[in-house]
Amino acid sequence: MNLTPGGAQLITGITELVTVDEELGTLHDAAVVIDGDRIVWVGAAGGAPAADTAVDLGGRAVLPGWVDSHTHLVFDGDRSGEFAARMAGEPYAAGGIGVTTAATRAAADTRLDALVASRVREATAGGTTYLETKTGYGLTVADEQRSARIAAAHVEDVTFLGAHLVPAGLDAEDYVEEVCGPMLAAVAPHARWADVFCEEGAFTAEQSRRVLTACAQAGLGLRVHGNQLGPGEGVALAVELGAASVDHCNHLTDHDIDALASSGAGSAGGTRAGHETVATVLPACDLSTRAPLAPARQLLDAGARVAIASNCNPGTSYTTSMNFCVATAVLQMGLSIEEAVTAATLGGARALRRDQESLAAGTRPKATGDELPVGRITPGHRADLHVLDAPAAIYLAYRPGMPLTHAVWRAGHRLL
Ligand SMILES: N=CN[C@@H](CCC(=O)O)C(=O)O
Ligand SMILES: [Zn+2]
Repeated sequence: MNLTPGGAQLITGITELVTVDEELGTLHDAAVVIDGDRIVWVGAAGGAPAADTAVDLGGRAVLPGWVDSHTHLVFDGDRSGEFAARMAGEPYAAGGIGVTTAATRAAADTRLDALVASRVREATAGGTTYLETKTGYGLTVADEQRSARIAAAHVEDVTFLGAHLVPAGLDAEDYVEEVCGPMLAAVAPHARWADVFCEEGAFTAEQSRRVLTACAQAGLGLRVHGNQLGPGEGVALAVELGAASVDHCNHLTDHDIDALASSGAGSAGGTRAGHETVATVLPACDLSTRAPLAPARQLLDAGARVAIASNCNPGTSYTTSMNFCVATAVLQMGLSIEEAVTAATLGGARALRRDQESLAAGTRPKATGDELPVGRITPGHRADLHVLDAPAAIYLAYRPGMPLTHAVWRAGHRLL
């Protein structure tokens, strides 16, 4: 094997290596070799090639870094009072978005930038190596553009969520026109994705369709907040428009589940992989809003692709902890640890079309052609590793709430 002189790292002392690669599976007493920013070798420790530097992890589990495909990190303000009221029995309502919007508009650029940076650091410290984040707390042309610009300085995938809430005092139809026109034009250069909150109290299916169609025409990939607060048309719309993901999915009919399970079928090339609409479940949000848990077990059993994400935001899910989300998926949603880890790594990568299959299928919006795939530990993938202070991944659920992230590599650099 030809390794770059000075650039290769050999990592040993791995009791369990969860590759999330169908062929490699989970290995024991394993090693990984990184060259520069990518993984170049994975296998039994005894057969590992020599490298310039060696790290012995001393008997720990290694997983792909978490791919958190749904966050709202660009915000200021506090909604702990709203949370406390909810714990006392108040239902969640979309109107709280307006409270965060007022605080976010009032924040200086430098403050907002520092807040996003600190949330990204917090996520990294919890094993997250790839993040999506959204606008949606600006809701004017200038404030949405500012949010997208700040987000783009910190994460690789930025989503335009101008259609998060109709700002108080504005007519919904006029606002949708603004989102589809000047707001989209101002934000699109900074964003890869567009999203819409398709829900009673936010945007109707017809308004959502208009927004998503305009955004697709501007070259953005599509995502939908759907079926969070009640049954609705979000899932059907997402599948119909070929969205990469529909997120929340708390209230699904059998028809919604079937639509997700067969989404992407019939794509050119005859493979669904990289064309599906992923069902992204948000376990921390479900707990924090006392919502019925999204039916992740049923979705997987039906053949749908599932992602797990944090949905970090001040209203419904104020955590960046993917460890917590994965533990909850195992403890409460009935997923095995392998299923939960896959959903929080490869599932997230597929939901952002940054996995190997989507890159090969050409379905990633605004792809540059030089992006390495993420979500698995296998040669050719970006060297994004999450080392647990535990011998096996099951400890994430077995020891819930414990600080189990021991080390993190992103693109070959050890960050922790
Ligand atoms: N549901 C819509 N948007 C966010 C919550 C926004 C808020 O309440 O601030 C979510 O994904 O849960
Ligand atoms: Zn969200």
